[in-house]
Amino acid sequence: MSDETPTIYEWAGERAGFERSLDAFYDLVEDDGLLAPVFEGQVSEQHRRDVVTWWCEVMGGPADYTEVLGGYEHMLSKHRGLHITAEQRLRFVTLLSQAADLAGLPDDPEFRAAIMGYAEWGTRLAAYNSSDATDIVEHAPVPRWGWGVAPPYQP
Ligand code: HEM
Repeated sequence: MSDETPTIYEWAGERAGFERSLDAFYDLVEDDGLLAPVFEGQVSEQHRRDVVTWWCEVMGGPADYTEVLGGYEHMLSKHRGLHITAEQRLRFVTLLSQAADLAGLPDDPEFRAAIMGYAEWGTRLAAYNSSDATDIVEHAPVPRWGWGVAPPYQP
């Protein structure tokens, strides 16, 4: 991959892109019978903002979640004990994909594969971390995701 390859964060339209998409996502969550109860019916502005900050860092943007919001350990503490079911996890991923469309994020296959690959990975970890497993990883850096095998097609 050349040095000119943009980060996923840049390709998404930076913070504004993730804000639009995650706002659309949490609006869908609030109307979803399976997921709304996990968030006690409402997703606060602060939660939306903080999760945007997480996604921006993961996708190659500023490391503000690590530096200001408590990093991996804080995220982990929020999922602990939620007992996320397989059905809830799948719905969460589906709504993330739907929200990316609603928000008009770039729809090239490479970008969508990158963010949905992370969604699949992240939700599986979140579900595991929400269980009663005794080998949950307590400390880790906030992940940094990449394009994998398919960086943007730039002829
Ligand atoms: C890619 C997958 C996921 C990511 C990146 C993610 C990210 C986060 C982050 C960063 C926080 C903490 C926000 C803060 O700083 O306060 C959080 C909290 C939370 N997450 Fe997730 N999460 C994921 C999957 C899930 C799933 C699958 C569920 C449930 C179905 C879930 C439910 C929650 C809830 C209920 C909270 C606490 C909300 C609150 O404090 O108001 N998350 N998530």
